Amino acid sequence: MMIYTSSLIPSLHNSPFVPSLSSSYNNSSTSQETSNMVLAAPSEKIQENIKLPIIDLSLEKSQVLKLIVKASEEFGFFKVINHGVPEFVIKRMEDESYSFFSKPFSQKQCAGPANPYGYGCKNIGFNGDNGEVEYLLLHANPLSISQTSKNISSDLIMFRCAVNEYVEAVRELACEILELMAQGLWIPDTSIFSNLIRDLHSDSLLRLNHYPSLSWTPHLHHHLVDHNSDTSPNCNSTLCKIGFGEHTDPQILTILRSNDVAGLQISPQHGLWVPVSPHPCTAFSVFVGDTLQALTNGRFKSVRHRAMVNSCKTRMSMVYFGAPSPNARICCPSELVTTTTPHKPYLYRPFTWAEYKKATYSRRLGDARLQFFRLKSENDETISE
Ligand SMILES: C=C1C[C@]23C[C@@]1(O)CC[C@H]2[C@@]12CC[C@H](O)[C@@](C)(C(=O)O1)[C@H]2[C@@H]3C(=O)O
Ligand SMILES: O=C(O)CCC(=O)C(=O)O
Ligand SMILES: [Fe+2]
Repeated sequence: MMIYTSSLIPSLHNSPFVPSLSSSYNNSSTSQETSNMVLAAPSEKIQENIKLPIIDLSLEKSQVLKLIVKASEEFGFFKVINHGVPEFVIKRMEDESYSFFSKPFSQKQCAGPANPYGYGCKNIGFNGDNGEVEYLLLHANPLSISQTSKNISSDLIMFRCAVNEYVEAVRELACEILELMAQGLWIPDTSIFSNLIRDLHSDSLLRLNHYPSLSWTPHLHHHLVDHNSDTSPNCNSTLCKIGFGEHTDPQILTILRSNDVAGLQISPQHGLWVPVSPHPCTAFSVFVGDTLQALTNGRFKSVRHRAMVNSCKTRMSMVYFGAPSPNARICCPSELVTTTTPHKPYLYRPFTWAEYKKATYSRRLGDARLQFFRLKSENDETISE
């Protein structure tokens, strides 16, 4: 169980979140109260009863392949259990992450602004997106980790080791999943996707997101003292404020681990949101990214998702984004293209990751950017992702 030490509490007085979170929030907030908040649209449908796939990686391989392909086609999302990432590696990274976010705001700012790497608070990207989140965005390459971490932790070596060890373990998991995906799609070169993120020059990232609860008030320290407690006295958990707005991840594969606080939602269909339960808390969430959608010629769906702020508990997520090297050419293998019936022509033009990343950063968080790389077929008038 993750226990916050009391040293955390005074530092949150300096948190930029405190003024806006100190008043209790509900759906009928006045326009003044909501003026600088990002809220979920009231017209949205939240579908609680859809069971999202949880795949046990220790099952028989042929079964795992089928389950992964089905989940990636249907949702672009699944959870994995028995994934082989040691709990102590996760715990060490989590501890480093909590200890960073518990610092005074002025100290955290020394690791910012996120440009795009470093500490960011509320601002996401460069095009006016924001949310109730603070974060650390790190390049997953060990050399760049050692440069950024100078301003992150007083114990540089500890922080660096925790990040390197965590990144290595989740990269291995991502590669294993990508190899299973290639096998499940009957692609003879089963390393075709995983080699892209194993590349020494891979542009993979690690993002640590921290979403403070809405119920924090100076006299209610116990909400923060025990992160994993199931019940917070005098607080009915609600999720109505947006922490990280809806988007798809541009990379190949995302591997997310969070504490046991709800907030993540996926959207398998426009206007419909499915909450991702934070249980089992030992699971990793896996997201198909835009680049994998292109690499599979549209068979796997890049999943729209967002993170809501929990009114009672503080949420923390650690997100690895597996990406190719900047000059890698993204083009789906010929096995996924057919010119005979059933006709499956190339859906996307080849592009480099550098080109796609540039397009990503020139757009807003929620933009459907992959559509600009789509090839137009003769009988395809409207383009939709
Ligand atoms: C608004 C933006 C932030 C983002 C780059 C972008 O221009 C559009 C995509 C955003 C996103 C979403 C997934 C990842 O968290 C991220 C690191 C990424 O690669 O694309 C972020 C970018 C960011 O926060 O820098
Ligand atoms: O924190 C979360 O649960 C989601 C974060 C996310 O989608 C991202 O960092 O890209
Ligand atoms: Fe994301």
